[in-house]
Amino acid sequence: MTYKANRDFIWLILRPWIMIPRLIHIALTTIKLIIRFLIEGNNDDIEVQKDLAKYLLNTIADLGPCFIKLGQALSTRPDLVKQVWLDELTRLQDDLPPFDHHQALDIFHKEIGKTVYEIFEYFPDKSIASASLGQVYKARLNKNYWVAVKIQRPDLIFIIRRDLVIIRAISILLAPFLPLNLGFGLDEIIDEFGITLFKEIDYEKEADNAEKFASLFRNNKSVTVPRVERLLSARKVITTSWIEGTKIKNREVLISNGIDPTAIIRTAVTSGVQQLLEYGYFHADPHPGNLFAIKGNNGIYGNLGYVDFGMMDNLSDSDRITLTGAIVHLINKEYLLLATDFKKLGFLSENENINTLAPVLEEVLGSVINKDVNSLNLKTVTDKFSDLMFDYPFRVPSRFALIIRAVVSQEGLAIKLDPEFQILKFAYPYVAKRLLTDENEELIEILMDIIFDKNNNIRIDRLENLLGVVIDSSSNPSIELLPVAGNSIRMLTSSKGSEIRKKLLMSLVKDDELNTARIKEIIKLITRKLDPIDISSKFINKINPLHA
Ligand SMILES: Nc1ncnc2c1ncn2[C@@H]1O[C@H](COP(=O)(O)OP(=O)(O)OP(=O)(O)O)[C@@H](O)[C@H]1O
Repeated sequence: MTYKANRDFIWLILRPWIMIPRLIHIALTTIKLIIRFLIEGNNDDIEVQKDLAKYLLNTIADLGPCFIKLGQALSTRPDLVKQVWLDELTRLQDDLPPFDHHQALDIFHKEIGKTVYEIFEYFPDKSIASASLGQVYKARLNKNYWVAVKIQRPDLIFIIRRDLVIIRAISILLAPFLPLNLGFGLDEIIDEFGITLFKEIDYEKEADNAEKFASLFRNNKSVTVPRVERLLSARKVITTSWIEGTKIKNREVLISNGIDPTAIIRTAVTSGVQQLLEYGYFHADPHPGNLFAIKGNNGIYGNLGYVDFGMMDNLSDSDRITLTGAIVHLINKEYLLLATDFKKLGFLSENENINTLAPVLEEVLGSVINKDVNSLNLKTVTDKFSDLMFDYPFRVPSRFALIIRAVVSQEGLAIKLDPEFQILKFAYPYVAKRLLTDENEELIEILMDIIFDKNNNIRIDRLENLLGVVIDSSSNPSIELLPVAGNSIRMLTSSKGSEIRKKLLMSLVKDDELNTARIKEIIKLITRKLDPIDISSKFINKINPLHA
């Protein structure tokens, strides 16, 4: 079963006995909620606010999965929602009322063909977590092997189909009165949401996603992905290995469990950037209920476990490369190139003149991008963009809806765990490292655009900036930079690096003679940034500790 807006609309219109009572229920519930918020929303009494938050949670939970999903998105935004409301909304992630246990056992039996008692050594009589679409049991398959068995809530297809039609119709009617300028219709967002939700309730797809995600991170010890038990999984049941860890819901809980919130955020952001810019395949629902801090082999927390692979999305190779370039162009204040990136990504229509838009970008973004990359804040950049969209022909292509959801969720989480944390501070060194080392031709093109000017002269300041962010982001530059340097040399000497070698040579030759001044500048830069003597002695110590 897939989502089809028009077909589902006709399906519901032909069933007024389903549509009318539901419509009335949603309308009355929403009106009651709005009235209560108008009366009590600004009341300073903490008890009143707590009651209001509980009421909000119960209302959303009562409205069902479609509304819970929308509420979950809000639950990750401490910058948009009052803390006291947020505390309750967080419960939408995995602490909703469960459905009947016996019904869950029946669904398991029907889907898997055997009862839980025939399969598991131990199966509890209560679920451990109940989320929007399913409830999860912690069961023991054998000896020490614990698994998470997720059983889908009953009648989900019917409920989601009915509510999506109603939400879509209401949004189309209300859209003209809302102060939104997204560059696309609310109906498009809801269609995108509907397509994803229908994919999410197919647990066989979720099992495929989990395995694909696991294979991408197989060599990365800081990311854990549960193993899928295929024989115990079907369309409405999915069984995976149990992840033992601490949910990264709030700072205090992490600290009281001996976990450094910043270390966890660092792993989360690095893996998020990797998913987006390297693999082009990403977890679109990284809310804290789906993320665990896990103790690594060295006993130190900093490792991250992901669960819930229902909402995943792809990013095409070309979007991935363009986004990578856009980050560098933004930071290097290359507004013409940035406008070109926006055009390529579809944020600007083909007929827009980038020459007129580049100065606009400069005016709006210039003020947030000061010399220091570390002080860049993604939220300020996105806020500035929202302003831009009102006055200029920017639009967000719907294929970016899930990326935005993922980034927004991730940023919300980062702000919550460490208010000082800046996502770009971690994302940019990753981008810089890839540019300096990757053999991908398009990335090499981007690198050349950055470090050579129109006359093919090397731009030492830009190169220094790239090297600088990589070095500053390394906890132990002398050791961590060795592989980066090795990969850079490999890239430069590879067949794909021929163009960059040519440009480098041309830039070092002036009037048929070696440009000694430039060579000196490069040598100075290398010694200034890399301290080759220190690096080589550390390298020798590393490979031969006795030498130390
Ligand atoms: N492998 C696992 N190990 C430990 N806990 C798990 C595992 N899988 C799921 N859980 C717990 O069960 C909760 C609900 O699972 P999951 O997020 O997959 O359900 P969902 O209905 O798809 O939820 P959502 O509303 O986030 O889409 C998780 O938040 C987590 O607490």
